[in-house]
Order: sequence, then C-alpha cells, then structure tokens
Amino acid sequence: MNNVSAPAVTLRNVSRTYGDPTNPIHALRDVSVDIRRSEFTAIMGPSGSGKSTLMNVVAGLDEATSGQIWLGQNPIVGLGDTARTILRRTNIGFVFQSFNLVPTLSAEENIRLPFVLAGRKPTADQEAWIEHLVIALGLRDRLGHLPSELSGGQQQRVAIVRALAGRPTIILADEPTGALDTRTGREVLTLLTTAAREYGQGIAMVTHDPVAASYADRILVLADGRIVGEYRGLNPRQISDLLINLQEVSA
Ligand SMILES: Nc1ncnc2c1ncn2[C@@H]1O[C@H](COP(=O)(O)OP(=O)(O)OP(=O)(O)O)[C@@H](O)[C@H]1O
Repeated sequence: MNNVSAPAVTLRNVSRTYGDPTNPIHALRDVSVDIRRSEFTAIMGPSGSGKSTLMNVVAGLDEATSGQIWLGQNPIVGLGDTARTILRRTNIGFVFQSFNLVPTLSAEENIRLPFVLAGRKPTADQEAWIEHLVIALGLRDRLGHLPSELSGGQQQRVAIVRALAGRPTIILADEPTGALDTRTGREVLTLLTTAAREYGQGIAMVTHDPVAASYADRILVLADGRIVGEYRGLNPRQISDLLINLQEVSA
C-alpha cells in the first residue's frame, strides 16, 4: 500500500523553457511543490500558465529543462525513454477529457489494457480490487460493451476504473468532466473525491471549471509558469473570483 505521509509527486526547482535561447518561452519557472497521496489536488490558472507542461513533465512525457522530479521515491529526470515508460506505467493513471478508451476493445478489455501493456497478469488481490471498482462504479452489466455503446459518463467511469486498477502513485486527470453534462460531471467528481478519501488515491486534476475545482481538497494556482497560490476550502464563487482577479493582474 501507499505510504500516506510521503508525497506522490515532488518537484524541486523545476523549469521548462521552450524555443530558442535568444527568445525563450518560460512554460515553468522554478516550480517547487509536493503533491500528496490521499489528496485530491486541482491545478488551475489562465490559458498558457503552464498547467499542461506541469502534467507532462510529471508524467515524463516532456523533459524539464532543469530541476528534479520524483514519482514517489523514484527520480524521473535523467531517465532514458524505456525506464521512463516503465515508471509511468507503474506509477501513473491517466484520465482525459476525451476518455481515451480504445474503441475496438470492450469496457473490460480497456480496464485490463494497462496490465496487458505491462506484460503482467493482475494478482488475485488486483483482481479483487478491479471487481470491487467495477461493482462500486456500476459497470458490472456493461463490461462486454464497446465504448461506442456506453454513455459519456459510463465511458469516463471505465477510464477511472482503468486508472485506479493498478493503484498508481498518482492519477493525472485533464479536464475529466469537460465532455460530460453537469450531472454526470458531478458524479465523476464525487467518484474522484471518494477515490482520494476512501482509497487513499493521490489525484492531480487540471481544470478551468471552478465547480470541478471546488471538489478538490487543495487548489494550486499557476500563473506565468509559477505557482502563485495554494488554497483549501473555497467554494466555486470564491474560486472564480480568484481566477478573474488573476487574469486582471496579468492583463
Ligand atoms: N511544445 C511547445 N513549444 C513551444 N512553446 C510551448 C510548447 N508547449 C507549451 N508551450 C508554451 O508554454 C506555455 C505554457 O503552456 P501550457 O500548455 O503548459 O499552458 P496551459 O496552462 O496548459 O494552457 P491551456 O489552459 O490553454 O491549456 C505557453 O506559453 C505555451 O505557448
């Protein structure tokens, strides 16, 4: 099981610069932050503030220009492609706005895909966990269906079971409710909250939506590549005021 007191993700002095050195674009500037286990963290900020870059460097899909990043205890900066891929497979679950299910595979095959890709069979423990998640998320009768035969909310629940199945160090979610209607979106957010509170699952979610962010335990706000604020216990109104003020300051 995860060690609750240890951070899921640690960034120290992480910068990511694009473009040519004479005219650099600073997507991340000297970011140091811990993203904790058992906590649902929302990452917010204006367009271009560095949210996707932050997720990508944590996932090892992009390389930091400088600084250090750990997934659990494992440093990811400086690893080769293969080692990074293995680390990503075992430590990160992804949930995207577009669900990212394989259209030709059934719900069950999609859920099991990370195990297939990693070339390992789920242990008895993992089988029991998958079974528990499938029942808890109301997917038992849908396992044989293709994604096209499922509603948006059901597809996102399949993606969430897939992300939770391997008990990753962190789930990275990018606008997970962006394609869902309000009610289904709230169900998905409640599910993520439950995953953090009851299953101890670390979750980092990028969102522009103040309602979605209000479900998180903690909100990190990025502006111009830096973390400029950290908040807890805000309601959607307070969150949207915060973002409006931020945009006015940077305008
Ligand atoms: N591959 C790239 N090459 C050059 N510049 C990039 C690249 N990726 C991102 N950037 C720049 O880095 C900055 C941060 O981009 P990023 O995509 O992380 O922002 P974001 O907060 O996710 O924005 P949005 O909310 O619009 O998705 C922006 O100025 C962007 O133009």
